[in-house]
Amino acid sequence: MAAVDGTSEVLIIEDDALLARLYVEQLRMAGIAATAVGTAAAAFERMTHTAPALVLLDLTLPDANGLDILADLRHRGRGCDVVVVTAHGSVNVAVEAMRAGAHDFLVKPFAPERLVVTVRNALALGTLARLVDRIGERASYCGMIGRSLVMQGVYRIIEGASQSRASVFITGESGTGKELAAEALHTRSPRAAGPFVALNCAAIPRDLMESEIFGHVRGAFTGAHADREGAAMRAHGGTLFLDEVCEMDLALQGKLLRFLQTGSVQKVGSGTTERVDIRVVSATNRDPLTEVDAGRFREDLYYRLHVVPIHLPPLRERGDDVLLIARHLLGELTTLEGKRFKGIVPAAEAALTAYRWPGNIRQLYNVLHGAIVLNDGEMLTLEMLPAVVREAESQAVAPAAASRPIGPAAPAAIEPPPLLDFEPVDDDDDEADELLAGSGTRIIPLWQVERAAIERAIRICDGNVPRAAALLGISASTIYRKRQSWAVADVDGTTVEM
Ligand SMILES: Nc1ncnc2c1ncn2[C@@H]1O[C@H](COP(=O)(O)OP(=O)(O)OP(=O)(O)O)[C@@H](O)[C@H]1O
Repeated sequence: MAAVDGTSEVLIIEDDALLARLYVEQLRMAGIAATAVGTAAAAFERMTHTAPALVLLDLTLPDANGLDILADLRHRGRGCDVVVVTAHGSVNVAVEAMRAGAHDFLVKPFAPERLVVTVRNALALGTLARLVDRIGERASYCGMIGRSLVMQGVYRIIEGASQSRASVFITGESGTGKELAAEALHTRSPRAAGPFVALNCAAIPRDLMESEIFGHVRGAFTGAHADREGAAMRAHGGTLFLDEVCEMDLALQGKLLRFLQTGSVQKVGSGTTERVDIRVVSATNRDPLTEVDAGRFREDLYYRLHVVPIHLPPLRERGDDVLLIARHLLGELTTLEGKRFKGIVPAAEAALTAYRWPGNIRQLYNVLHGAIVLNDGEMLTLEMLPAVVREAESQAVAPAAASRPIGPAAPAAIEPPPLLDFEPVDDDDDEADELLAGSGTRIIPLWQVERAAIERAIRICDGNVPRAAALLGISASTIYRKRQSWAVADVDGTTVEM
């Protein structure tokens, strides 16, 4: 047999010539290459030369039964996905086709948008599945735990991008592992022996930022007692990771852009430039294009940094990865704390799976850390988890009972102090407590409640912002950023953007 070339084409097998033409047109208008044949024989003939990326298969053809063709496609292992098309009223056949390996089905008549969305989804999933096939399924990669399909895609992109010098832009909610991904890009790259320098653009005061990145010469500003190298210089031969890059001051964004264009660093207060060889990886937990649209992030810089995009999905979209990560962290934290935990009981696993983890893996780490510190035993039980996580389990298992008090079955004696709830520690807390509890019918703006919660956590942690952030399940940089906007609001009396 002649070699079969793979294409990105959709092959439509439809005996109604008018419909076939219509599908081809609708897909082409959406930018998807498609071609149509009217019989199974013609389809197989075509497939001896070219393997389509996807087959759109009408289940009622003149020369063969659609289900037989499906079996034949799978039997011959042509590696393409199949979306079946059935007549109205024969959904059971579609279900049978899905069982036989079809990827999806469409019931006639369907709107053009439905056709395009179904085909696009099937193509995207097929691409991911092929990537997974190529790299083999991994349960972890460079310290990132996760076996889900979405994470296999992330590993694949990191693996590919690590070999190049192209700028990588990582997006994802706080705590999804953006820094870990940046480190993976570095350790898998030919620059691995060089330095990895991380700079959190939100955690450094704006007026010090330029010197942090580019360095300064002695006397450049008050307090500049000696020459100092900036992060760009320290990352020479390695990788510079700019975390929370969207927080960077607009004026400094211009300087960063010039640096990226020229590869030359100019220290604050210096008249000379020095060349450096670095690879830049940036990250943000904001939507960068919204920041561009709002005029807070330079479009030219965005395109300069956004050569290879990587999106880290939130933990709640990674399926069973939450348990893989939880079991891994349980082992790590058990050793760290000198405890005896060996596993997690099914009810606790159900809660960990059902909870939405707004603070993602960082929050999961903190929840488990708290549970391990505060409890003893060999198994982590539901009662050891904070109320907010237990509640998710009860809602998932028995939605009708969701409003009943949480955890009544847990004997009071073994109820641990919930990790996320603290007792007030001093009188300064009165105001915060009142705000957090609400008083009477007064409705308190959400930002004030949030501010009270954050300030209270910082007080309880004796001013230790990173610790307060960890316990709140957010990043320290988020706290610094919010504090900055409160300070502005305090001065000019405005309200705060959430
Ligand atoms: N897939 C993973 N497996 C195991 N641990 C992970 C994974 N992803 C992240 N972590 C851990 O979760 C914590 C948060 O990760 P990281 O700091 O990389 O997140 P981030 O997205 O950069 O957060 P932020 O936006 O707040 O800066 C770290 O302790 C990291 O080691």
